[in-house]
Amino acid sequence: MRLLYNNGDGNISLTKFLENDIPKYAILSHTWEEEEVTFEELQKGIGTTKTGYAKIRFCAEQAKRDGLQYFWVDTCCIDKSNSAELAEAINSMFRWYRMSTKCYVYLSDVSRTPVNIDRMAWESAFRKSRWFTRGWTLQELIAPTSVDFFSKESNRIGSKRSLEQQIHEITGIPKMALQGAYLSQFDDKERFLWIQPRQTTVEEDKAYSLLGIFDVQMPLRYGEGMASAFKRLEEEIDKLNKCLQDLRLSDPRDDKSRIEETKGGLLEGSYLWILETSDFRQWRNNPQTWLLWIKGDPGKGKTMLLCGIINELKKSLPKSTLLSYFFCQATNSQINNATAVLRGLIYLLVNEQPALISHVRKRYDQAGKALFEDLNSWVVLSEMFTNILQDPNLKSTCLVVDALDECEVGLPKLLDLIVQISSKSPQTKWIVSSRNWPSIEKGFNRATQKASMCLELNEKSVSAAVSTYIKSKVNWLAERQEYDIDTRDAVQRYLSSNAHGTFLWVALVCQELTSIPGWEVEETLSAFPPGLNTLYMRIIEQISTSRTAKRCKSILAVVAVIHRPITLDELPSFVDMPPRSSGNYKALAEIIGHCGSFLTIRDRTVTFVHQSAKDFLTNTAVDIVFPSGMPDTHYAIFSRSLQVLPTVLQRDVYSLRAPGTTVSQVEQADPAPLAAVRYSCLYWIDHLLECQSREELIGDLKDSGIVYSFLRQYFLYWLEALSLLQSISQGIVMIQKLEDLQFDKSPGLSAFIQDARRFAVSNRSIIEQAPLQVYCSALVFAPENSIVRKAFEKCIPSWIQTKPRVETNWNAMLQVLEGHTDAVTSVAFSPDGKQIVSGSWDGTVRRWDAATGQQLLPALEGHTDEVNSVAFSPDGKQIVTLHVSENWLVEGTTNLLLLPTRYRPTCEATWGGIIALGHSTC
Ligand SMILES: Nc1ncnc2c1ncn2[C@@H]1O[C@H](COP(=O)(O)OP(=O)(O)OP(=O)(O)O)[C@@H](O)[C@H]1O
Repeated sequence: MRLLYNNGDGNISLTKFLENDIPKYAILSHTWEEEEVTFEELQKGIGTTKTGYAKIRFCAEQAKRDGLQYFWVDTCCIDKSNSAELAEAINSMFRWYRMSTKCYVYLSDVSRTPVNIDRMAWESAFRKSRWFTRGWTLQELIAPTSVDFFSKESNRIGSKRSLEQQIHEITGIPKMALQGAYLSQFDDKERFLWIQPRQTTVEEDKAYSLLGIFDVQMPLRYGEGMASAFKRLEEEIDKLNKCLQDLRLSDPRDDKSRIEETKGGLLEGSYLWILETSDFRQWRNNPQTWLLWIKGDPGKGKTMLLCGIINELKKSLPKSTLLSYFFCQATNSQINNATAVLRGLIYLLVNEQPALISHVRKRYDQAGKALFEDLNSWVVLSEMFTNILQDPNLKSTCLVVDALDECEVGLPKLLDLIVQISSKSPQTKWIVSSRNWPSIEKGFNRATQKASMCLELNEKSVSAAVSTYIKSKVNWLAERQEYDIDTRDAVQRYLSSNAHGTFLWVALVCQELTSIPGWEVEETLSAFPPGLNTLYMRIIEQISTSRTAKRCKSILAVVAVIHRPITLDELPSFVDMPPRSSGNYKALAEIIGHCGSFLTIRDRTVTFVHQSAKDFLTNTAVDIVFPSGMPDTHYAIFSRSLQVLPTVLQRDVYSLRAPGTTVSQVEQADPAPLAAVRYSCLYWIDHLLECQSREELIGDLKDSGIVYSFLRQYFLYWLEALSLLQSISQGIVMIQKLEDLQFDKSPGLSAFIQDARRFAVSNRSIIEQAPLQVYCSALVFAPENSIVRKAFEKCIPSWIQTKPRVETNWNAMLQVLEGHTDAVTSVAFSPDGKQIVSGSWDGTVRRWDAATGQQLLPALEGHTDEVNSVAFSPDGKQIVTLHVSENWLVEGTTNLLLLPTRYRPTCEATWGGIIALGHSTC
């Protein structure tokens, strides 16, 4: 941007175009009159007699009074003859107003002189001012933090703050927006309403003036008309929203509410003690202290403490400070990994300051949602995250991450990133919490200037908070269970003397007490021993002697070994439930209620009440919950899966009828036809692999066993279901895992699995898009001798009367990898055989998962012309690409290595832009 300054000889001059290091400046907001001074005039030093020059002089003088050397006026700071500069300026204008130190609104139709100094005299003119009717002045009102209004005599009328009520009444803009709240809090419809009564001289400007309000960018096309400009604006807003939707795994704000709710609600004020501690104050007040690490044993209340701290920070941090947070939960595979942490943190940051989305959009616009999910998502997300935190426009930022110990995948990487970023982004502060884990301690060891707070060392404060918690819980219990005063006092005394500063212990005992009648409570209290593990032991012992012991223990065993939280629809597949409970969510919830306080249900999904409960069951109580060993439970899940799947899987299970129906067109019913078998579809092979020590499995894997029988009858229906569940690639990986088992004594099963893998891999792309194509193109084009084809020949639709001539057997080609848009010139396997890299004349280098054929995004771009050769480095960590005319040296070798299978893999480049992935038998 160019700025104006007083050049000392009484004249006003322009600075050169400033890219960075923009000094503090004031900015003018006004309505255009006939005689405005232009950029050329100011450059030539003419135009000083024009009426518009008075406004520039006013701005210069007012800026000087406010101690500002520089200022900006839209009439003369943009070279409008340069269309690129004009477009850039319009796209940046909101930001320029936002970055200004002061904004002066010059109202040429409002008079305020010493004579009409009283409010009544000027207020009516103020309310009617033309300034409130113009389009561009909307962002000039909203974007700057400090806005002062001046009359035509240059007398100050008031500020955006002091005139807030009047401005709100005149414009209908909510006060929060006037106070600088992030605009993303206001929905699109509401923001469009703000511009509706306003006018612009050029019709398209009505849409263009909203670019900053919606934080989007687009090229300007004057002459396109207002309707087209608004249409393009809406498209840009949709793209932004889509990107946010894809980035969002779960909204950390909703996670926070859910966690507070499932943990029984945050006790008001129970966390205030921490704000007064020296560690917290040091973190808060010392700019050097970038990290506060809160650590403590299980159940000490760290998560709830962080919920409280977040609430406090929301209230007390300046509005301009960004606050983003994330809660890791080991029991939920969606939010138990490092990538999810970054997605959540970025999502909230972008929600607060949408302009930051540019760091995401750079890659997202090419790659789409897969960017956040494929093998490289960590690399991509950590780069985006680093760029966001280093953005020069990022205001001070506060990031909070709870339960690092529950980040089960990628914790070391996450710790490294946090420590690295601290040195690059000094305006970012972190609060993290975790258990007292040496590995986390070690991760943070390298970081200097951190504060750490151990809850065990703050015993007095924690115990005081636990006492308040006990009081509130006992009052709640006394009311609910109708305790008399003596009982209430006895409970209060018992909890106070045995809690030892552990919230969770109190919460669990109170939960257990809800099922004991008031008159029995006093004599039962001593049955709840102090200490979490001892209490858990007492609960499991109680379950073991209850009427429903068998069922409860199998529920606990299943929930402890499954790969993701299980739903109420899925659970009855694995545990014998009373006959009439199926589909009766209330009954199922009651049954789960018998499992003591170990489990909780939310949104029809069963999870552990706390990670420590799962740890207890799988370690201390392993012999009670898994009397025949964990493989037994895995075996039960595997074998029951194969019993229940045939009861649901069938051809066209969603009654789609039209074979071309794509997955995105499928409407989800509630409950969905596959609801009960979703888990089984996706994990039956994993559980099979986890119970290989079981003898029964030997029989199951014979040609006469259940696995072969299931595949022969249901393989295609299973593929259809996997497609409906958008998990074909996961299915292929499962089949490959099965194939890796040795089936020397089951030639039929072995051959079927090999054929099934060929069938699935060859048709992955089409089945992934349209589930019913599994019976059409996939089957019809399978080779004559394909075992799958023969087994399911009857499924080929009868309307396909003339079938194509197909090969007799599967040929050497495994799969066609489609994606390049021009000839593929070079391909190579990675040294471990897991990836394929390809270079093409389309100028891109792409990578593929060798097992499934799925493209690994994003494509590597950077070459401006065709790529002639590609190779992995011998360690597989780098890819070398060659463009012949640039004469680069290729180091290392192109590696066509053996995969650890029976085949020698080959992949062949083709002129048609596709890659043929195949094998030749050794
Ligand atoms: N401030 C609080 N207000 C209300 N309930 C609380 C509070 N602190 C703790 N609790 C209760 O104690 C239980 C354990 O607390 P929390 O989950 O915060 O512990 P934690 O230290 O994070 O445990 P872990 O390290 O094992 O995850 C919660 O489920 C809740 O019932």
